[in-house]
Amino acid sequence: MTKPFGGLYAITPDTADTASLLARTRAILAGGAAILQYRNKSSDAALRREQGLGLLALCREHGAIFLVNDDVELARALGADGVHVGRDDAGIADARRVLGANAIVGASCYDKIELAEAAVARGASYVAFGAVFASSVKPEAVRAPLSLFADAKRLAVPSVAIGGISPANARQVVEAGADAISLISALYDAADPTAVARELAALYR
Ligand SMILES: Cc1ncc(COP(=O)(O)OP(=O)(O)O)c(N)n1
Ligand SMILES: Cc1nc(C(=O)O)sc1CCOP(=O)(O)O
Ligand SMILES: [Mg+2]
Repeated sequence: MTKPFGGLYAITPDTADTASLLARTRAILAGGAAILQYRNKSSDAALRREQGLGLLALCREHGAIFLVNDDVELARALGADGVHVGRDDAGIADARRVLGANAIVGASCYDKIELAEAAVARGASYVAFGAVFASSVKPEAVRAPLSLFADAKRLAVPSVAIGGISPANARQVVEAGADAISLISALYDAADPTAVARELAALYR
């Protein structure tokens, strides 16, 4: 990993409204998000490429890490910093083969430290646990205990928390030991995304 990895990690909502997506992302990056993941499960390839290019440019402007969810080939085509993969996606080693040794390859580990150990052995750059709280984006997600973040301190890579995180509960996730907190709704649905991002990013300062 070239840059230190951690802090506020924003994930985009699934939307076809590119102008609004870019405006809200700009506001979140201005508030101090260190990492952005482009996650869009429903748009066609052309729109995903257009949105990805816009988001990549914003990340470069703000010095943020830019990752793509699921789609290794899009990450490669855009020149993203890396990809995030889960159990239904490309394998970690395959993603790294396509994106190169320096790419960031994040892995979903749900509620299992054993999955994280296996992901690290396969070359993951970070491991994500969730859902730490109930998530309206993924209501069916398994719940992950906050004790995982203390367990994950023995791993050689940073840990990321996901699922239902908001300004009301983020401090306990950070205090549990998560190296990054990742959020969709609490950032993208906020009336003032910059203010919310600033408050959350400050938990890591
Ligand atoms: C940081 C982070 N953690 C977990 C996920 C979930 O990945 P996955 O299980 O592959 O589910 P989808 O996001 O693809 O629906 C994530 N995207 N980011
Ligand atoms: C994409 C995703 N993955 C999860 C997991 O637990 O693996 S929870 C989730 C949604 C996160 O959105 P919000 O911050 O709005 O809850
Ligand atoms: Mg996935």
